[in-house]
Amino acid sequence: MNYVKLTLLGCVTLIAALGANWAHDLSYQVHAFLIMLVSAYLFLQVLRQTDEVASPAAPMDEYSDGVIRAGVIATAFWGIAGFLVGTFIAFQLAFPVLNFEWAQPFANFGRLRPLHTSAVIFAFGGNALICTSFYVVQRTSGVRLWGGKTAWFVFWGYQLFIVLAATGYLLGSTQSKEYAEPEWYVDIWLTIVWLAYLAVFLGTIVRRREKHIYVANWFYLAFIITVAMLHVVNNLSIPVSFWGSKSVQVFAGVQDAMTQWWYGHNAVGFFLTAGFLGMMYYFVPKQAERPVYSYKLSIIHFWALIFLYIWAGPHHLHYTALPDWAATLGMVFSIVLWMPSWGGMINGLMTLQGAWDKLRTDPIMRMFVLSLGFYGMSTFEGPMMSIRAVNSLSHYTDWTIGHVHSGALGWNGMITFACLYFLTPRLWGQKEMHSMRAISWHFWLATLGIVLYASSMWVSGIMEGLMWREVDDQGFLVNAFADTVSAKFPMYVVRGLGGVMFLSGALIMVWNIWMTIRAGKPVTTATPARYAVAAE
Ligand code: HEM
Ligand code: HEM
Ligand SMILES: [Cu+2]
Repeated sequence: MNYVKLTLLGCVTLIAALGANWAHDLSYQVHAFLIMLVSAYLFLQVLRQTDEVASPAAPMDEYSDGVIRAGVIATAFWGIAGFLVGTFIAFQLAFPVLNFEWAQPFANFGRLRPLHTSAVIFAFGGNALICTSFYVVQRTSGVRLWGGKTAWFVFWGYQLFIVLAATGYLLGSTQSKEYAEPEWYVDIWLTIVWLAYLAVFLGTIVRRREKHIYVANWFYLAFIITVAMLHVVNNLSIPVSFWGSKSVQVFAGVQDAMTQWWYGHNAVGFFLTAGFLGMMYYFVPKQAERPVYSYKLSIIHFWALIFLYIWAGPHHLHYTALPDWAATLGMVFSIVLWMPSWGGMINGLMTLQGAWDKLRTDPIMRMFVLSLGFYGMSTFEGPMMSIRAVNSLSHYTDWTIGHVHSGALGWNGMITFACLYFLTPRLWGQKEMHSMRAISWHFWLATLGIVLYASSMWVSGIMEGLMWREVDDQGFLVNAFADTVSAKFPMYVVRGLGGVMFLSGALIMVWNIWMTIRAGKPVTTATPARYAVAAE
């Protein structure tokens, strides 16, 4: 086995070295160099171990939590990075001088924006999903993760993907598809990592000791499988050269646009929604110490959500070259989607039945509830914005940005913070987080930050939408585009301040996590199998 690894790593190192030498563009060159270093390092590691006796395999009756601990730290780390860039680009929009002359072209808004979106969605959200799914699937299946070290491969492979994507944007390589900006070789690497992720998750479910597959796992599984499909289809492209990053899309024109928004919308539906609902179904009942409100509802809204989301993508392409019937189809499915979305919210909220008093005493519970509230709000707003007439006002404006962030900060951000607060003490053997008061501070700072963000963007979005369509009694447009830009200035400053508050809350969380980890130490937890053996 070691020889196979050595041959493989040796080849990769060699090809990467050639790539660094013959590269057609800067981004490819830097990446080839990076890959060369990583594979050369791994080559040496494997070489050093060839003589050693294989270290004893980890006991089968213990959960594999090391990789989850790493995931908790990675989530917090990338969260800060992503919020920081978000806050910075928010101020760039308010004060264009922040596009520093000396930092061109690397740190202009156009390159930092995809850095922000990928950092928050894929690095922060993705690490949160991977580590919570590994935690949940083990606990609800009563077995250790399948595949030995494969879970670590998924973790490190995913971090490498993030670094390649992020540095690629700064160096100017992009295939110009929103949320799918990385170029072909980065896409191929992510496909490999993602299939390994699927194997670990599915392998664990197959090996489970529980008869039932708990509903959280269905949501996680739907997320993993669908994202694999979306990623592969939307990234079908042909590299211009093996030694360069540029590639050409297989689809063209409106077909390409439709493929992109089929992907983009379902990235929201499956990455930012289905996966996060998986979190909700495990952690909310745990924190509330109550069973899920309705198992039947969870089944119905699961299948409805899966079936409906996949058709709603065309609502991103109203009033384009896309045929009207397709946009209408997307609009209708979006409106129907409101129901299963609220089914999920109701199931989460009603789980608190009989435990509502916890809202007073438990700041983590408060975070869960607030995140469900924002989930409900953005899934009401989304269907509304997908109505053609509403979209003719909202499209291209900051209203969309407000919608995005009430979902992203409110729903994804808040539920992730709550999960990190749930996991940290349990994984490092502490009774609770270092400071409960700090969690409360985080809660209020983040909430106020979101409120400032969302409300300023609603005002600015609707204002600019109305200004664009304002005509005088002769039928001439009243406002120049530049008028709307200057009118938005105060709202941009408010949004930036909202970002500062959200970021400050997250920094308090990092301090709190750090203190908790320092006071504790990594613990191993036995699976039910050990108790079963002991009982015999
Ligand atoms: C400190 C917190 C944050 C701030 C200040 C912030 C700020 C921004 C800004 C200024 C933009 C560009 C808007 C424009 O082009 O007009 C943006 C875009 C975006 N952000 Fe954030 N962001 C934050 C957190 C997040 C989080 C946590 C997520 C996701 C989990 C997120 C997801 C997005 C997405 C998807 C876009 C692109 C929206 C679109 O194209 O319609 N952001 N953000
Ligand atoms: C039933 C649920 C939802 C529906 C029907 C919906 C619908 C929409 C619509 C109509 C747009 C505007 C398209 C445009 O004018 O360009 C939009 C944009 C967006 N929504 Fe939602 N939304 C839903 C839920 C959510 C949630 C929960 C999130 C985040 C967690 C989210 C994230 C986004 C993002 C990131 C965009 C911006 C896409 C871009 O870059 O242009 N949506 N959504
Ligand atoms: Cu959509």
